[in-house]
Amino acid sequence: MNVDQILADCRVPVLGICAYSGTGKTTLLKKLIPELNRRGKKLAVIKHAHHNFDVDIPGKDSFELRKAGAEQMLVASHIRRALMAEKVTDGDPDLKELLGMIDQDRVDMILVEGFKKLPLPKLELHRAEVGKPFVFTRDEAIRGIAVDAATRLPDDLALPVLDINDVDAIADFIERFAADWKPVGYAPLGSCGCDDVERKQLSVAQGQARILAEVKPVTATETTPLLQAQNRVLGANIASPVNVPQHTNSAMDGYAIRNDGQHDSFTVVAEVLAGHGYDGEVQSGEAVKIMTGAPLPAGVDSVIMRELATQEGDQVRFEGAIETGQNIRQAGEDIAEGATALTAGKRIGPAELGLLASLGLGELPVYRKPKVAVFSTGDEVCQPGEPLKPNCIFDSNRFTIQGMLAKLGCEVVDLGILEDTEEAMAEALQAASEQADVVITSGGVSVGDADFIKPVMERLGHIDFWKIAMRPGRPLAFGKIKDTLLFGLPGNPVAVMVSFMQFVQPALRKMMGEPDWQPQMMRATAAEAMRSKPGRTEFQRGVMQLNSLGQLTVTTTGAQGSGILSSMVQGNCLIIIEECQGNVAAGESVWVQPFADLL
Ligand SMILES: Nc1nc2c(c(=O)[nH]1)N[C@H]1C(S)=C(S)[C@@H](COP(=O)(O)OP(=O)(O)OC[C@H]3O[C@@H](n4cnc5c(N)ncnc54)[C@H](O)[C@@H]3O)O[C@H]1N2
Ligand code: MOO
Repeated sequence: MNVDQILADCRVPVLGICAYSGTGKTTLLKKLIPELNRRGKKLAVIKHAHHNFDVDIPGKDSFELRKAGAEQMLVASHIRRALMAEKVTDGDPDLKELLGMIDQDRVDMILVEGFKKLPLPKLELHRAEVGKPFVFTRDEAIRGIAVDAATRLPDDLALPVLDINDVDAIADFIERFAADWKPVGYAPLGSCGCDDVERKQLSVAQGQARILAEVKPVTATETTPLLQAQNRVLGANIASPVNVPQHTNSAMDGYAIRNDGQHDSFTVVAEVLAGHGYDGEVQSGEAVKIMTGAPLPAGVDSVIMRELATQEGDQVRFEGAIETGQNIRQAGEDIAEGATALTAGKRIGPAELGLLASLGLGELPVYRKPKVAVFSTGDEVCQPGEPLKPNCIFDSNRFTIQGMLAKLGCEVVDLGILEDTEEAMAEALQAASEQADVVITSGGVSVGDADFIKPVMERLGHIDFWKIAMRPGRPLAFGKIKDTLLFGLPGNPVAVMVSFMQFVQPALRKMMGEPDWQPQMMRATAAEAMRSKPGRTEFQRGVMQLNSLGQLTVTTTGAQGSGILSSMVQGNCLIIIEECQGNVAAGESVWVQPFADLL
């Protein structure tokens, strides 16, 4: 696990303190912690112990109950609580898990003692008399070193050097470290970096980055009537031509008054319905009966809801205190005239449609839809609706791909199933690349013999055949014929959909003008054990739901073969098991990517 993965869930700075035993680490920490407390920093400390330690005292109830077999013993008073949990691990305890046990809402930083081998940012402590080598010479994560007077350091040392006896200076260093610290962004699709060089595979994130680097957003826009702009991408910033709401108006059915504290009873002088106004100016002691949404007459500053009013004849009285300004919606409080209501690149959904309608706009500039050509290959692939030939299968990939393209709002050109000959492929690919912005095919990108698609792609354009460290979806072809992007997705039906979600979707969204689009991802608790090989990102199909405790949990849909398309139907999300994560035990957390974006 690399350091970013260890620190991925940390919301407060984490600094290691490393030293050989005898350096006086604890002595220093005993002075440093009160100094940092004095400076307003609340600390958590994690200490690595090498032996079978105990924190409880024989004879105490908690000790006896734990010894009697309680897996977890939580002892708590109104002052302090301590959880003692039995957990035997093969090697060192897992620092990521330990960090997760700290209540990060209650501390400003975490100091970690021990875990010397982890590439965690650290402060090294060194005393010459201990007679041990420096750590910084072999650990690039050392951020500073505190030494005694007898220590000789190299002249050209590029690290901050502190006096190990100067607690103030060390506290300053730690405060600076904390001030400069930034949380690690989450990168569930990144590489764990274990064996990048040997494996000759790309991580999902590397594949995505290479693809995105080749994508040019469309710039041409067209004007479309408002309702037809649904699921299109806005082609220009929209400045509001009006205030929304246009008029300062009442938020309640009730009475509008001037709240000057002069009167207990008010004379009702008029009634204003929504869509109407009151031309006069309301005077002190007067009230206007008003409906929700009706423009506020001149002279009033507060509205009292009808339920608190008692009207007898033309006199009205109110229960309770009146706060000046209550129940009034100010003109322009949602969107002020001239303000940017929506920016170019926004995908228009029902809320955006409503908002644009509230500005009074009848038509909109939107980016041109990208044109995407789709075909299937393979002699075994048959058109649904026609008789199935012996030893063949029906083409499902062209339908999942077109379905996802339609959801994204692309213009689709269906080229059908191509005959598996070199000429047919070449002709179709050439023609497709001339009319489309993107060509997507499925199948034939692995190492099989009967595929002409590879040599044809290589002849007509520039194509790379990648192996992505993921499952499903390992083989992926990506390239260009002139300016047209070409995606060769793997043939297996689930692999097609997963590769589309991870690689084609971000590319198309960038092309459509949605800048910096990011998929929705959430953390969920695995409700069952899940298998995955470290070194590749595993995308399992999952069903996420809230359990009775309100936690987001996820189970797999069962068999995970990359031909089992029903898993995509049963699931509502992809479960992402990160490259380094390996097998997941029930109760551990995983990332989930809901299908909602696309499926
Ligand atoms: N020796 C190796 N064999 C395979 C490897 C490998 O690395 N070495 N990778 C496996 C993986 S992973 C995948 S995924 C597939 C991808 O292979 P291709 O992209 O070459 O796809 P095909 O061999 O043409 O087909 C695979 C599978 O998908 C079915 N298929 C193809 N098109 C459609 C379609 N339009 N609709 C429905 N199903 C389709 C096809 O019948 C095959 O069953 O390769 C593995 N093998
Ligand atoms: O891409 Mo393949 O689907 O991993 O079997």
